[in-house]
Amino acid sequence: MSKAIPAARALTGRGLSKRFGDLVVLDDVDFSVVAGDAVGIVGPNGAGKTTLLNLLAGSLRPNAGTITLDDQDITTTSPATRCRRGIGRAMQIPRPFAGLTVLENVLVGASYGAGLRGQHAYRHCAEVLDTCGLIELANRRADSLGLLHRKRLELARALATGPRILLLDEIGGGLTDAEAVDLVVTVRKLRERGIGVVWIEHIVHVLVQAVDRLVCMDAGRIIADGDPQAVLSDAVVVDAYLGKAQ
Ligand SMILES: Nc1ncnc2c1ncn2[C@@H]1O[C@H](COP(=O)(O)OP(=O)(O)OP(=O)(O)O)[C@@H](O)[C@H]1O
Repeated sequence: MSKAIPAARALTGRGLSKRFGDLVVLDDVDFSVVAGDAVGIVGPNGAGKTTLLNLLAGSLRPNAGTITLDDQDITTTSPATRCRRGIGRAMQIPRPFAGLTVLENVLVGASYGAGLRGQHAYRHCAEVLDTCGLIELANRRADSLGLLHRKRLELARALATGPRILLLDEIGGGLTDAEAVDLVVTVRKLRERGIGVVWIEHIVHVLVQAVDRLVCMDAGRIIADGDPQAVLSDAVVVDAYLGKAQ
C-alpha cells in the first residue's frame, strides 16, 4: 500500500519558532523524523505540541526556522502540496464528510492526496479500510459512527493519501485504554511498512507501546528526546509533565 521509501528520507524542522502576538509558543525547536521511525510527543497542555505538528503539516508558517522533506525546503509549501509529497495528517477532532460513507471519505484522500483513480483507488481504499478495522463499515455514513470508528476513519483518511510520514494528533483522545491499544496495533503495522509516524498523545502508557522514540515538550521547547523509558524517567520530564497528573 505505501510507496517505496528510501530509508534515509526525513521530515526535519530546524530552529522553528512560532509566536501568536507576544506569546512565544515554539522557541527554536529542532525536530526530525525518518521514514519507518515512530516518534511520540508528550508534554503539558499548551507546551506547543499541536503547533509543532501544524508547522510540519503546513497549516501554520513559522516565524523563524526551516522545514525540509528529503532535503528540499518546504517551509512555505501549502498543506495540500505537502500532502501530495507524502505528509499525511490525522486531526485531534475528526471532521469527516458527514454525509458521505466511510469508503467515500477514504476515496477523497486516495484521489486528492495519492492521485489514484478507478480500480487503483478502490483497491487502495479497501487495503486502508482493512488496516484500520473499518472494512465492514465501508458503506456506513460517517455521521453514524461512534467515537472509536470516527477516530479510525480519521486515521484511514490520512493513510489513504499515501503518506511516507504520518502526523497523528491525539487519535486516542477520549477512547478507553483497550480502544487506544487497538490503535497501537494499527500504528505498529504502518511503521513496519516503512511509514514514519509522529504521534502526540496524552495516554502515555499506551503511546510508549507504539513508539521507539519519545519527545517531551514544555513551554515551547523540547526538554527531552530519546529512548521512551529514559525520557519518562528523566527528572526534568517528571517535574514538567509527569508530576502533574495528566
Ligand atoms: N491560533 C492561535 N492563536 C493564539 N494562540 C494560540 C493559537 N494556537 C495555539 N495557541 C496557544 O499556543 C499555546 C500552545 O498551543 P498548542 O495547541 O500547540 O499546545 P499543545 O501542547 O498541543 O496543548 P494540548 O496538549 O492542550 O493540545 C497555547 O497557549 C495555545 O493557547
